[in-house]
Amino acid sequence: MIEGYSNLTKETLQDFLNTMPAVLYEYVLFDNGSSELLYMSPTSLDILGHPPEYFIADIERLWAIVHPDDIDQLMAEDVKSTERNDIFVLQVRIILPSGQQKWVLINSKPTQRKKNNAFIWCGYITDISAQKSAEQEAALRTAELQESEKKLNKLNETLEKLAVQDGMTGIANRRAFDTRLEYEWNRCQREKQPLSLIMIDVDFFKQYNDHYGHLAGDDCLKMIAKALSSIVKRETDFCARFGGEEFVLLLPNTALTPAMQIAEDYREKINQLEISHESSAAGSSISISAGVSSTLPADDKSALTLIEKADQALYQAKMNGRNRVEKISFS
Ligand SMILES: Nc1nc2c(ncn2[C@@H]2O[C@H](COP(=O)(O)OP(=O)(O)OP(=O)(O)O)[C@@H](O)[C@H]2O)c(=O)[nH]1
Repeated sequence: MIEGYSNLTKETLQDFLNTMPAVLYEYVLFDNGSSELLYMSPTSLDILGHPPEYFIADIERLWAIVHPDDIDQLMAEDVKSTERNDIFVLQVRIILPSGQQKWVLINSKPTQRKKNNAFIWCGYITDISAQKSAEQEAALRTAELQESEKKLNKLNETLEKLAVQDGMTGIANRRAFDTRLEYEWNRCQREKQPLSLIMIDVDFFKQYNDHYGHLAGDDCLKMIAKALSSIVKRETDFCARFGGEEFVLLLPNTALTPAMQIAEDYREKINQLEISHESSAAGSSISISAGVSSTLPADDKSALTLIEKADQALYQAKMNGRNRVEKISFS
């Protein structure tokens, strides 16, 4: 029976040391820097690949089996815990006689016992390879997940953009315009500000397609969209393709007179592009007609009326000879 431990016999203790999944050891580190392994349990053969006598004969052999990439960290931790005279814990890789690598956890602590005036340390080493490969597997899965999440976010971004962008011209589409119109209508109503809308239509565009071909027609619409969106002045002004050869411009905080001036600027700008249109009855190059409507948004009016009125003004511009701007204000 071992003194102080009821029912613990030497045999029981020996069985523990022979069978437990850990290498138990004690060692002493002398003031002159030399060290000595005093004991190591027989399980070292299974876990470290060498019998205890191999390491007891020369403690340096213990450091020699540590993976070269982990040795510096082991030495640094050893110095730290010796200086603090406190627990040493570290995970390192060791190299087995077969050349295989294994992750182990080293854990040791100073005891109150001494040899030649130096404290004896005791500790244990356990095999943590299974835990490590599970951790590495989990880290790999996490990295893969993060990568797919990144790709998904990018795809969503593209989809979101496509949902509000006109595929051919690259400017905002009708859907984005409808959303913006509702937003600005409500905002201008709250702030008691006028809201104006310019409806733009390319003149004799059917003839352009018939004369130059549908692909040239597409290119022409792209040039017009680029020109219109490039002269949008205020951040809150919003230019979109309304559909077909029609474009729309929303001008919050803008009354009818300045909106008319802006529409004139747009008409001028398109004239200046000088896109040849030989079969146009409105001139020798591409022109636009524009209808402007403006109102002070209120509960008893609707944003749709703003579109309808701009459309009516546009019709007037067409009737009055095209390449011109007409207006309708409604209260
Ligand atoms: N190339 C091309 N043509 C388009 C596109 N969308 C609409 N169009 C054409 O635009 C033409 C519009 O014709 P109309 O509505 O008769 O008007 P218009 O010929 O411009 O005559 P006015 O508006 O009266 O000056 C049609 O021939 C449509 O096919 C497009 O994305 N690309």
